[in-house]
Amino acid sequence: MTVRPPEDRLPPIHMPVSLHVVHESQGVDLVAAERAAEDFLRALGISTDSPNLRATPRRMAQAYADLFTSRPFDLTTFPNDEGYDELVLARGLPVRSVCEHHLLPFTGVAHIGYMPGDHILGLSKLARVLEHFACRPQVQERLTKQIAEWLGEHLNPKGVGVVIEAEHSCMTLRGVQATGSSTVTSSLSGLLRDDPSSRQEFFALAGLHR
Ligand SMILES: Nc1nc2c(ncn2[C@@H]2O[C@H](COP(=O)(O)OP(=O)(O)OP(=O)(O)O)[C@@H](O)[C@H]2O)c(=O)[nH]1
Ligand SMILES: [Zn+2]
Repeated sequence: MTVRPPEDRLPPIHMPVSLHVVHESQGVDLVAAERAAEDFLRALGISTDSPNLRATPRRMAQAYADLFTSRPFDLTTFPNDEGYDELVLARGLPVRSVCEHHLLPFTGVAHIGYMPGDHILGLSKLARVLEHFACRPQVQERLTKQIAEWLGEHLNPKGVGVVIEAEHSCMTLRGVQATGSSTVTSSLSGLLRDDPSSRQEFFALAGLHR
């Protein structure tokens, strides 16, 4: 699933604009996934003969299909008529993704902000961009960077900042079993990277003191 960005940068419009974000579904074959899940469980010595587990392969297939499917959305932007030139920040957005190494979930929060240029973005779109990139096998570093780069490309803002704090169940429930640990990643660009006071304001408003 990849976003096919619009050909051009945002047009100089004076009305709200909705650009449909295209999703290229790679096609989910639930029947094949269910069969594979049954084989997988059997290979692990788990029988699906009991009434309680009979539907488990189907549920597993559906659960992963859900985790790997994001909802299409329109990229709604508005002209920045008032010349708003301070930070816009969505704080504490829930993150739910799956690590690409073990296919185990990682969950946490994201803080996503930008300094507007000629356009402002419909606020909910910050959460939708996050969801779009989270619904695939991921590493946290790439997820963080993809969101920041997407906003930079599509909104042409004066700066972008993304911070994600997440707990990786492959690191807490198994393996090293570092219970209670979380991982923080960030991606900054433009003013939020280069101007110390903007950068500081971003981390302060996000509730992260640097
Ligand atoms: N950089 C990065 N690593 C991740 C992420 N999610 C999981 N990992 C790590 O991916 C690594 C995979 O390493 P491997 O040594 O191949 O796997 P493993 O033998 O299961 O490793 P252990 O978890 O140490 O038992 C582990 O260190 C995980 O903690 C992520 O988002 N970013
Ligand atoms: Zn992992």
